[in-house]
Amino acid sequence: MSRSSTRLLTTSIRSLASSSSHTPSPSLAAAAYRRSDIGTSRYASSSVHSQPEFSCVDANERRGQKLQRLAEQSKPSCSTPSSSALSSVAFPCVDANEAREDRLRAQFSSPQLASATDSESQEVDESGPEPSYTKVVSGYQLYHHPRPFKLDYGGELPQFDLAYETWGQLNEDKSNAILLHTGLSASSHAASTQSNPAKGWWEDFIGPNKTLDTNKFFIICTNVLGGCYGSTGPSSAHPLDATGAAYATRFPILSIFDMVRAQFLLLDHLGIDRLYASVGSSMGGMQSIAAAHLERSRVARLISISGCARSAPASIALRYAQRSVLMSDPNWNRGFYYDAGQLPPHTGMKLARQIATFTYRSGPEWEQRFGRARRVATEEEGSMELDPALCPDFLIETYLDHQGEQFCLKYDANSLIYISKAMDLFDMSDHALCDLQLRRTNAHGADHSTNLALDRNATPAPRPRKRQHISTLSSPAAHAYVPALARGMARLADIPTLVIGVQSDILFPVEQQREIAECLRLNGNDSVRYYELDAPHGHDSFLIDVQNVGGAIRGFLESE
Ligand SMILES: CC(=O)SCCNC(=O)CCNC(=O)[C@H](O)C(C)(C)COP(=O)(O)OP(=O)(O)OC[C@H]1O[C@@H](n2cnc3c(N)ncnc32)[C@H](O)[C@@H]1OP(=O)(O)O
Repeated sequence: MSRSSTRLLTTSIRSLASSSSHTPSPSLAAAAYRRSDIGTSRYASSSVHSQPEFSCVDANERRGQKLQRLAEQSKPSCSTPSSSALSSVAFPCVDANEAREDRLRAQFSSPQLASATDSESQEVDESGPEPSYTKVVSGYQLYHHPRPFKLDYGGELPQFDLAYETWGQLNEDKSNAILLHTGLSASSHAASTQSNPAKGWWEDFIGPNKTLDTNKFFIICTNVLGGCYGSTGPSSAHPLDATGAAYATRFPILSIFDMVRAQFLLLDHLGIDRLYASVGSSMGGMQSIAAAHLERSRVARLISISGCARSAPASIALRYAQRSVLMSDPNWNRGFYYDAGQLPPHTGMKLARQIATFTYRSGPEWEQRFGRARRVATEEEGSMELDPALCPDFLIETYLDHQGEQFCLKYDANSLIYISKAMDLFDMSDHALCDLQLRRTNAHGADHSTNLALDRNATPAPRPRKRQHISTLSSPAAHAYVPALARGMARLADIPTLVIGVQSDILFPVEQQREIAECLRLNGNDSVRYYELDAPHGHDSFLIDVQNVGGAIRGFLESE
């Protein structure tokens, strides 16, 4: 059966399901799914395996069918004359994408590959370039949590693994531990280790006499829950599925707080009661704040770099655009692309990464770096100046193309979807925390309610401020959110905090950094340091600017 006809069947079964009752039963949805592109699917039918609904995808499919019918009706009656004037220009970028699809199809047609364990796929990876997210997975330690883990939005993981790496030595009284939180797509591999000598994503910041000085501190970095570099995520085998199939989009919705709770279970396992510091950038900044909120007595210092206390609509929009292009790649297949013979949504991932890269860097940097320069001819193309092309042509285009190409098979698409959604949902406002607490209690009962919302008795009353507070916020809209955010962040009133923002960051703008500092100060926190960098690298400054970002962190860690 062709892909389009199976889609039609899927859609009609789904519409049958929705016409018979308001909410389609999970079993009908599952039946519909089994008839879709998966073919040899290993996904059994049971309520544990119910398929999520994707009304946005359904709508897109209906539009496709309508356009197909219109195209059929408007076909020209005579054939198109052949002439060189009518021939199309070359599209090497489209050819390259098709070649990748073919290469992957050949590689993924082997059932052994799809069912390979980590170590097996490691070997397979050596022989071919993709997918590399299995390849990066090495040299970490694993914390296994064998019991059910309840999640804020009502879901549950029957058990989970957390991949982590450490640097430096834990001192005798276990008081020198720093928990380093990652950005969206990073692994636990923040710096090279003996077991994995490859450079890590914060290589220049971790080591003897570096920002996180391993002569003094014991640094722990995890791959977040929901990730794909060793921790349990959508690409992990669903423990309740006897077929061994991956969770895919049967994975429950996560919150930033869920990720942090999992990290505290790891700290319990390591016997670390109190952190010297919780440090994070980007999504890691959110986690850093969440950690101090959930476990105030266990976090001695807090560092948030280019993070936020609540995701702004503009950031949600930028991540939504990425998820949308990703979910419209037919290979994504509603998240079920892990079976033998199926391809990951590499095209959607590439486009999503191009959008992401736009949000990670800055216009002023690109002006300096690329200007309006266009690519030069390769040797095969000859030495003449190239004509304008529709494929990547300007250097900024070839750069985005390269970034997308590098990333599209390095990271699991479903992890991107789930983790970016967790970022969107993050909100430290008191009413948002109350809502989340209520959801948790409704789903799991009072026994599993955690201290998300403020207990006024257990939260310190704001102290009178020593110095007069002068607001640094420039947008009136931001002021409107500050009271609720400040109330939500009341537990952080006693924690020495460093906030770093970058003026060229469009993803987590400085206004959001000022907001964090402002809320803490409004709560009477007199140990807030705020640095705003005038650096050109935008959001990625935390990965690049060792001198300024690293210098501020080091100064704070060693003086507070
Ligand atoms: C919300 C969150 O997830 S937070 C985290 C978000 N950020 C990321 O994930 C970004 C990840 N990026 C990295 O790790 C980068 O390597 C950084 C930021 C550490 C370093 O950046 P830079 O040193 O400026 O290098 P950058 O990645 O921009 O460019 C270098 C690469 O682009 C290539 N390149 C540069 N210019 C061009 C161009 N015009 N055309 C094509 N390729 C180009 C280089 O050849 C190089 O390729 P390589 O990586 O295959 O060797």
